[in-house]
Amino acid sequence: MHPRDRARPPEPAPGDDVGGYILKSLLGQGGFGTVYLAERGGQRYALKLLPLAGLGRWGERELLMLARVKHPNVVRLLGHCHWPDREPRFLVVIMEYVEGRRLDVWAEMENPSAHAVLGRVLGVARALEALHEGRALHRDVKESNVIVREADGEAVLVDLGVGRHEDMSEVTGGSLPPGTRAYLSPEAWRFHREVSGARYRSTPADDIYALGVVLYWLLTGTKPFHMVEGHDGSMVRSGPLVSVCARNGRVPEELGMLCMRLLEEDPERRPDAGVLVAKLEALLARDTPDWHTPLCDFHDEHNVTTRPGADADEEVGWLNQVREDLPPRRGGRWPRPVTEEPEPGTVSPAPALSLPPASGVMASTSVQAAQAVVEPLPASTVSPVSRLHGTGRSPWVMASLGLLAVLCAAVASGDFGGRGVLSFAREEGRPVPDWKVAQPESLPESNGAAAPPGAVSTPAAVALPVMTPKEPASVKTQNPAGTTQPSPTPAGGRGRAGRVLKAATAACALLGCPGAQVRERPPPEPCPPGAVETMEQLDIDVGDSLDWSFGGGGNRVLTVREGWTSVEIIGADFGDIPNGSMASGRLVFGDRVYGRMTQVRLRDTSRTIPVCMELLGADGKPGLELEPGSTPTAARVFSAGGIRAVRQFE
Ligand SMILES: Nc1ncnc2c1ncn2[C@@H]1O[C@H](COP(=O)(O)OP(=O)(O)OP(=O)(O)O)[C@@H](O)[C@H]1O
Repeated sequence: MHPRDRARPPEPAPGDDVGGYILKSLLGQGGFGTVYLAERGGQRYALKLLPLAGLGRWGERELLMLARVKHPNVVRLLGHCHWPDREPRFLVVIMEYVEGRRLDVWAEMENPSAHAVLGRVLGVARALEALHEGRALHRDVKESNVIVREADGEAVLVDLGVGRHEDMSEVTGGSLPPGTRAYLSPEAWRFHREVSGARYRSTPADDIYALGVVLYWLLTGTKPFHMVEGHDGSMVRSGPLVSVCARNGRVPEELGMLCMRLLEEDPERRPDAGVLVAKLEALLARDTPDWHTPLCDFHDEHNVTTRPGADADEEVGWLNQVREDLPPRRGGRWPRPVTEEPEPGTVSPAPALSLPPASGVMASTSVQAAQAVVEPLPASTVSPVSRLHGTGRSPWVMASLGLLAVLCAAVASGDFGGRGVLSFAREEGRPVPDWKVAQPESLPESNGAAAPPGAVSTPAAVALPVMTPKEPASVKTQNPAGTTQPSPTPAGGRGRAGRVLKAATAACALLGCPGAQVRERPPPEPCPPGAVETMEQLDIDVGDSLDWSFGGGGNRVLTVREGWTSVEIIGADFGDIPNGSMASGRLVFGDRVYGRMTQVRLRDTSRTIPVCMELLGADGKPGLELEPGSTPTAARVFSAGGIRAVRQFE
């Protein structure tokens, strides 16, 4: 069984102690594992937790791959361990934390120029050059596996989980290599169609082709092809390859042509990574204005164009018509200052699609059209800086969040959390400045597996925002087997945790936190049957994300109610789901407003398919942040954010 298809054990939560590292927040979730930001001794790390059940040799391969390569454009491995100590359920891969944004998020937010794109792609090409020189392949090059480091803008390649070194035996069955369909080379697809009973052997040209797909998307906002089912049931390309410059006239011709070379049908005609690096370096010297112009138009109030309409189908048709001729658009949709004054009492329903709920899914839910009162964000609460950076808030909200963050940090790092029971991080100092792959070496060993017998980690998983002074606090403790259970001691009672909690609650009251914030996070729910498989067929992996909008344009805070709603998928195609398709599902109130989208109506065919996608707030976390003025029955939320494919609603 492929690790992506395994049932997952319960995962630890932020605040938990995983081998001496205190989990701080979720960084990403993929088909293989979950990546957390963690802290230890004041340093930050990225911990990837891979469930051991069914992992087979995949985990070992990821460690071996990471251990072999030392390069500033490849994430560094620092160590590994099994966790919990007793009855381990996870392989924990400890990596340097690359602070930054995924390449797709970076491109969507920055609306980069050709020159800026070149710089990022050069980093990935250098990483591939190092891997290929070391006789290794990445095999899953895609935007979400590249992080643009905030500190220096360098692109860093992550996730070597399905990589392969020449010396390693193949662990996948089937005639398709692992990786993501939209990035697979034509020769891999050909092999899949024409050869049965044999395994495809990837080559460096496959990685180069995948980088070509990434570059094509960076330059044009679309993928070169979609794979669709052909007459004979095999997967074929959706149409001919349109040249980069025909798709986007702003791309300098030399760069467009280079991109087309990476996508050559014949692998022999693609440059190898070394040649590619040299070509990209040469192009960096180009300094004419066309290299420094943003590649796409910026979003503005007039090009996110949902209008309320009584007839849903009419609206979808109208949207499609409007969108057909639009050039690709990028740049944050929410940083622009609002200029219009709100019309007092303006009432406008949220996008008026009233699709029925997926049959058999969440049947117990009361289905109620989410009404939305559209209110432009008061100018004072809008910063011209993107909200995704977390800065588009009023000083009051920032102050309250800041104070809460400090208090959370105080709780999470208190004496009762984070005992360093294991010490296995192999500190390696700064990245080696050359781009060579290190000699193969043995797996980095846990050098401190000397946990005191019976050591118990005592995480401080205190969910501050969901507490009221009267509520029993949900402090979790962990037994030696690592399972979490409610503490018999209310957190609001004795000790430092209780004092900090009370202080936080008081601060919350003082700062006027919205009432709805005292609600709990809703319980997990399964995906609709067949949703994950359907998404995979549409080239959407668990963890992939894009943008959504309630529509209406400009900066908006909407007042929404619990129940059924629809949002528009915007910015680009989501796998094979066309840009502008409508996702529908339920809004569930909790400490945030959780959007659990269970179906999508495809823009091009109007077919409705099951999906499992959660709405992310402007901070990239699940659920929409509550804006001031929210009440338990009517939440005020921002009108756009991210939408992410999930395996279940956590
Ligand atoms: N070292 C790191 N520093 C910061 N963020 C990271 C790091 N490693 C991974 N991430 C984030 O976590 C996400 C998931 O990581 P990764 O791709 O390794 O998991 P995965 O389970 O193998 O995913 P997939 O199924 O997509 O291959 C990445 O897209 C990235 O955003």
